Amino acid sequence: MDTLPYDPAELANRADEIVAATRELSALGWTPATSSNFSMRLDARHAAITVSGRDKGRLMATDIMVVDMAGKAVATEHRPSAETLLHTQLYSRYPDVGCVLHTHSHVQTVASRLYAAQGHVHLEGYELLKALAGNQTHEMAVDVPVLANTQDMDELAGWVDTLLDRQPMWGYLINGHGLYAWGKDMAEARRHLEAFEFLLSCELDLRRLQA
Ligand SMILES: CSCCC(=O)C(=O)COP(=O)(O)O
Ligand SMILES: [Zn+2]
Repeated sequence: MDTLPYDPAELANRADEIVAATRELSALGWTPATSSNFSMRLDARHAAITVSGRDKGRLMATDIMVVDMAGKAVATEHRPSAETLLHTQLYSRYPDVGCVLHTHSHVQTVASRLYAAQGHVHLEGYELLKALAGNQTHEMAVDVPVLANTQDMDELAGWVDTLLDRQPMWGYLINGHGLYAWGKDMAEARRHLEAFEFLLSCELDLRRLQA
């Protein structure tokens, strides 16, 4: 049998991490109806990612597969997440990115619709902005981009690349769809995802209270 082009022990470890995190995020109601996808870097050329269409609340290690940085399945017949390119573009572009998380929470989806016309959600003055890697103070602002939704992943990845060229980013929203967040490892990506969820929820509450 041919040897695998990635380390299977690394895959087993990353798959366990993805499964544990996915189940927790699913329990929060952030992955309805099989939505959402999750990945971790294995090495410079490979990432572990969720198989397309799996129930994220019942995810098992066998629901994690390997793709190369072009998003193609490696040594498996499984079909990778429909949004694989949005993960691999971050691994290709940033060698220090080790984890990409995508969820469809109610808050993320409502915020994406409400702020789509504006093109971003402006977050300013929150202590929790310090949860975003590199930020030392609440006295700053982050504009979370809201991209149009499309089933054309090449097009969507192109828009993301354009934004990444322009500004520091820890995540982005897709209109009527959900949130992408990333980090150097699972802990950092989770921290970013949870910070955005909390801050978006605050912004939605403020909109309601000020109406
Ligand atoms: C039913 S969810 C629609 C697809 C999607 O947005 C998603 O996050 C899950 O797609 P995948 O192919 O990764 O299961
Ligand atoms: Zn999605």
